[in-house]
Amino acid sequence: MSAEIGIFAPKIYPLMNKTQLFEQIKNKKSFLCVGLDPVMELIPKHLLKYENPVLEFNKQLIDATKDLCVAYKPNTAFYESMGLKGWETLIRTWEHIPADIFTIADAKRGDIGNTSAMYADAFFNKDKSGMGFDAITVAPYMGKDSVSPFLSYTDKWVILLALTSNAGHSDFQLHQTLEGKLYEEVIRISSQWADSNQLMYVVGATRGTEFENIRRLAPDNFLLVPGVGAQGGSLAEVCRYGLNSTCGLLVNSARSVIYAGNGEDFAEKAREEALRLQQEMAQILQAAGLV
Ligand SMILES: O=C(O)c1cc(=O)[nH]c(=O)n1[C@@H]1O[C@H](COP(=O)(O)O)[C@@H](O)[C@H]1O
Repeated sequence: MSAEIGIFAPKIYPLMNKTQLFEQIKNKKSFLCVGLDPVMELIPKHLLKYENPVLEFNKQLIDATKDLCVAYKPNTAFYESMGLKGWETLIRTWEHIPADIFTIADAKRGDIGNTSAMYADAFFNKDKSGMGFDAITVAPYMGKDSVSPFLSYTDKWVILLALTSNAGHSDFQLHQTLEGKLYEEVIRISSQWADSNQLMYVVGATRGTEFENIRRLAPDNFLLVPGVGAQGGSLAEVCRYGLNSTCGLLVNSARSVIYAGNGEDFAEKAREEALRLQQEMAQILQAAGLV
């Protein structure tokens, strides 16, 4: 750890491979990923007395939900928008997440090789940057050499955008190529770069009907599924085709959990919403014979 980041407590991080992730899912009967996307204007007013209100918000959310979820996903935009303080908040938030919980830097990076290598260091190399996330979201558009530097961290995960939850997904991702839709090509080609022990795909919960097709192309990969909650995706629909023998799903919800309340009891309200999701997940896992 460098002198500049020496103020942050050292953290011993175990590897989080596929087996360990599935163990966590079975132990907690949950495949919930809580999205930590804080906006200063939306956090409860009583937190404004703290030196770093956003960090306090995140810490209380983590403390209130950590037994109910298996992953946290801070979207880096929410931190980068706060400048220097935001970057520090991201590092301190990552530090506060218990070591046995999977951490995803939702940064959606990807560039020419030597630049991607710097992005990989920024989110994976805690001795250099202060952050040692387990996974990062990556855009596939620039191809293999833009993704390889992330994969060269062989104990970390790349989560490649495949079929996103937003309306604009149809602008490019559904385009017909000679081999099929563009997102199908992304999965088919990228699955030659790494296997399901290092590669996950983002598939929006709002794309429920496509999960059968996606599982044909990526039977063994974990899928990061955002869009349950504020974006209206259905957990039941996602699970109908999305579940595989190691669960294979990390379902993310941010706003519906972190803003479930906005008073002094915001963390309890967040816990109630996380618990509701976890209980639904437990039933789904039981029905599938996975727990
Ligand atoms: O990569 C992502 O996580 C992502 C991909 C996608 O297709 N759709 C999507 O909403 N996301 C992210 O997932 C989170 C969704 O947040 P909520 O809609 O508040 O639950 C945000 O951080 C989004 O940036």
